[in-house]
Amino acid sequence: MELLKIDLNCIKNTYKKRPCDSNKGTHGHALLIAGSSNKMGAAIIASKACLRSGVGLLTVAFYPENKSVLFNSIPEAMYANSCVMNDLSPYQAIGIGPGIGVDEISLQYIYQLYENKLPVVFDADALNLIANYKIDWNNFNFPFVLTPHPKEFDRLFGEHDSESERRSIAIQKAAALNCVIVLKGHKTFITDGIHTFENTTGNSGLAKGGSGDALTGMITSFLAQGYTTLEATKLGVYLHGLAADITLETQSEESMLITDVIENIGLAFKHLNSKIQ
Ligand SMILES: NC(=O)C1=CN([C@@H]2O[C@H](COP(=O)(O)OP(=O)(O)OC[C@H]3O[C@@H](n4cnc5c(N)ncnc54)[C@H](O)[C@@H]3O)[C@@H](O)[C@H]2O)[C@@H](O)CC1
Ligand SMILES: Nc1ncnc2c1ncn2[C@@H]1O[C@H](COP(=O)(O)OP(=O)(O)O)[C@@H](O)[C@H]1O
Ligand SMILES: [Mg+2]
Repeated sequence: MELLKIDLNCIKNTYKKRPCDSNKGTHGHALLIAGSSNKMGAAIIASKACLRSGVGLLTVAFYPENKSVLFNSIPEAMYANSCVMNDLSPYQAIGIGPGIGVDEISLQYIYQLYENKLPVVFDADALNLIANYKIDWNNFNFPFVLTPHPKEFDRLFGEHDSESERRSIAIQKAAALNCVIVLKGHKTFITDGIHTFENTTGNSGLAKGGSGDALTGMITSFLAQGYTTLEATKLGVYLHGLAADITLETQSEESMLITDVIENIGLAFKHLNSKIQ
C-alpha cells in the first residue's frame, strides 16, 4: 500500500475556502464532551482549537459544577449538562474523550452515543473507556475516527513492539471497523484501511500535555463543517502541525505551549490560503 505524504499539495486538494456569503449555520455545530473536575484544561484546550478551526457553533458538555470555568475562558462556547445530553439533533459532529476520566459516569457518555448517527471523534479517555469496558464496536453505527497515541493504541488493540507493527494493525482495524485511525506521534499516521498517509508538519514542541486535546477539537470542527472523516483528519493533523511549526518563529520547542499553537492556527490557515488561487 502506497504511503502518501500529507503535505501542502495534498491539503490544497482537501481544503475548501469559506464562502463569503456563509453564516454560522453553514459551518456546523460541534459538540465536545470533554473535561472533568481535575481536567477542565483538556476541555478548554479542545474547545479553543475547535473554535479556531472554523466551526459555526460549539457546545461543550461536562459536569455542571465547572460551568464558570468555561464561560470565563471561552465566552463563544455554549454549555450542555452532560447528565441530560440525550438530544443530539442540534449537532453535526461530536468529539469525546479529552479529560473525561474512566469512571462509570463517563462510561454513560459512550452509551449515549449508541443510537447516534453523527460522525464522532474518540480520543483519550473515550479510547480508554472502550478498552477498559470492552465496548463492542458493533454499537458504533456511525462514521468515526479513533485518535490514539501509541499507549492508547496498545490498550485498544494489544501490546506492540514497534511503530511499523502498530501501523499494519491500524490498517487492518480501520478496514474491519470501517473507521479512520489516527496513530499519533512524531510522524502521525492516518488510515481508513484502504489508504495510508503520513503527516509532514509538527515538531517536538507538541510533545506536551494538551496537544492531542487540541487536535481532537480541530478534527471535530472540520467534521461539523461537512468534511468527511478522512478529509477532516488530514486537515486537522496537517494544520495542527503547521501551527506548531509557525510557533517556532516566536517560541522554542521547549517553551512552546499548546495555547501558543492554538493562537497560531489562524496563521496556518493564512499560509494555506496564500498558496491557493
Ligand atoms: N490540561 C489537562 O487537563 C490535560 C488533560 N489530559 C487528559 O488526561 C488524560 C490522560 O491522558 P494521557 O495521554 O496523559 O495519559 P496516558 O496514560 O494515556 O498516556 C501517557 C503516556 O503515553 C505515552 N506516550 C504518549 N505518546 C507517546 C508516543 N508518541 N510514543 C510513545 N509513548 C507515548 C507516554 O509514556 C506517556 O507518559 C486524557 O483524558 C487527556 O485528555 C492530558 O491531555 C494532559 C493535559
Ligand atoms: N515529537 C513530536 N513531533 C511531532 N508531533 C508530536 C511529537 N510529539 C507529540 N506530537 C503530537 O502531539 C500530539 C500529542 O497527543 P497526545 O499524546 O494525545 O497528547 P495529550 O493527551 O497530552 O493532549 C499528537 O498530535 C502528536 O502527533
Ligand atoms: Mg491525548
